[in-house]
Amino acid sequence: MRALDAIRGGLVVSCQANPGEPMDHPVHIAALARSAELGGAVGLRIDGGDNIRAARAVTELPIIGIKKVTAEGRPKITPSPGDSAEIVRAGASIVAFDASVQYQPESARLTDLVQEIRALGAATIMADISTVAEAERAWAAGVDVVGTTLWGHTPDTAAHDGPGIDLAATLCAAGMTVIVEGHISRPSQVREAFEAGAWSVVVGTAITNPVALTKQFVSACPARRPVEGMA
Ligand SMILES: CC(=O)N[C@H](C=O)[C@@H](O)[C@H](O)[C@H](O)COP(=O)(O)O
Repeated sequence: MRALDAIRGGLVVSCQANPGEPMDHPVHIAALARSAELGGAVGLRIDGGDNIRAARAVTELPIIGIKKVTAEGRPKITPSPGDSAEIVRAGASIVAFDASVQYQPESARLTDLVQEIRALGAATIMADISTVAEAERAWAAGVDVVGTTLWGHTPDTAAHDGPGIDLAATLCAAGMTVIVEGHISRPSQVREAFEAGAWSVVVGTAITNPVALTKQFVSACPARRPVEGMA
């Protein structure tokens, strides 16, 4: 079955760890992947060849593969054909890359990149976008699916919080295949995303980041140890 067909209507769990956090090891990423599968996820989103390979060894679920490359501010997602080659070799079913104007300012280069990823044998290509214009550009370049992954993360959208459900609704109405990804913290938002026309929904932090989850509960306690990133 096509990877996109396999994830239609279901939950994809992003199994990633911030660099240096205790979960940042292929063994733990594989355990998160398998846990997501046991919980009913229809797909996974995983960063880096070693992590993808480790997950592929324990599950046959489709994997949206990315390779994050450190950059100033936020990381670049799969910026080069070499990065795509690594994750295809590791067993990714879908290659996702950053199609923001921030990191892909030239439309011609974006189109070339899509063709280069396709030439590697990647059957399915996902463009991570933050705006309607970026989605239209990526769709015209020939991607199979666009994801709202970068909504709230790019300079153009930094003022926005929460999932990009209105953005997704606009893209779906324009006839694109859309994955809603990013800032989803409640099952009701997953439902809203599907009501907006989403093909599938990706949830990461709210399921697979124990540090972030602990902080949420700790923030409700009267006694707190000082922890980085918490007021
Ligand atoms: C912007 C960026 O680099 N997003 C990354 C993409 O793979 C991940 O860090 C996110 O965890 C993922 O998109 C899921 O989002 P959330 O963790 O909010 O559910």
